[in-house]
Amino acid sequence: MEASVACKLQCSVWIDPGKFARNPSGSVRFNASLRRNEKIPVLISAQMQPQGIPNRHRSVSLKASCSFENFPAISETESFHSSFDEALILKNKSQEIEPYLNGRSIYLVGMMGSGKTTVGQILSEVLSYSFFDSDSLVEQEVDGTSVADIFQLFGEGFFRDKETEVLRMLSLRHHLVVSTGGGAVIRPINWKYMHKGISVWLDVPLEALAERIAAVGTHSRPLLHHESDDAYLKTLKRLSSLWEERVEAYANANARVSLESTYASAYLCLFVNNLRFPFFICFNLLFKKDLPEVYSS
Ligand SMILES: Nc1ncnc2c1ncn2[C@@H]1O[C@H](COP(=O)(O)OP(=O)(O)O)[C@@H](O)[C@H]1O
Ligand SMILES: O=C(O)C1=C[C@@H](OP(=O)(O)O)[C@@H](O)[C@H](O)C1
Repeated sequence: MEASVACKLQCSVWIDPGKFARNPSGSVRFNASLRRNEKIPVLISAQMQPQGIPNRHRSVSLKASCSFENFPAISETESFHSSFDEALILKNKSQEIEPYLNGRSIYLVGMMGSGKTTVGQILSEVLSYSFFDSDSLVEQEVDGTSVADIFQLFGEGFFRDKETEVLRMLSLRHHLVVSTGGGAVIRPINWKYMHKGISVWLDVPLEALAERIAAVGTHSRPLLHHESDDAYLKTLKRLSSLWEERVEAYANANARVSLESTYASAYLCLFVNNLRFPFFICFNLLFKKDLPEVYSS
């Protein structure tokens, strides 16, 4: 099933319509009457459809709009499709933050399926940190018993005690990237351990999570597991109630990263580059939460 979440970002720039008329690679057409004008403000928006599988072609539609003397000034814009290496975006971002870490560990928190393990592995490689998955450590502690079996044989309370113990042990070390279990945030004692490092909340829309989890199956995630059909809707419903219970706890994290917005920003940057806007605009746009009004010189 297609995820119904889309990400939309906007920026505004001043551009010279005359230059675009002469630029064969530009994909924005202006109404002829405008070409004599020096510069006009244009609003560019990027709408990105998320996909279930990382590192595949993502579809982005980009639109430029503006009006001049109450008439639409743009007659045509073009949708833009491109492949984009999501892992590369993440790597670049990791390199940016490295100097500020001073060896402190990173704890990734977020709902099941938010990408803590996937992102954590990439992050640890770039930072040359060791990677640990707290679920795997709990499994090791219980003689290789899977999380699903631990829940079934010993109950959730037992699992949570082991999880807390694992986080305590990890908090004694530095230079780690830790992918925590989605429910680790609910015990205040776990925050005491995670606050020894930097905690980052991977915040992904629930619909995208449900799509990812339904794609791989719910067997390994006991809190979501069900035997019936319609895995997507059942998973979404359960995730929504867990979200209600946990959202405040996730907000204890030092930083919140919305990956969908990050990718959409990167696309916007690509598009703006394609149109040969000055590079600094793209630079300013990337990784800013609230997009500012930016003007080219
Ligand atoms: N950015 C992403 N876009 C799409 N799918 C992703 C992304 N990150 C992870 N996934 C997929 O989602 C599923 C869960 O990812 P995982 O890293 O195990 O999440 P978590 O550790 O938070 O439970 C995996 O199948 C993974 O391939
Ligand atoms: O959200 C939760 O309570 C849980 C998340 C799981 O980890 P992931 O977030 O890695 O799936 C795992 O710890 C256990 O199934 C419970």
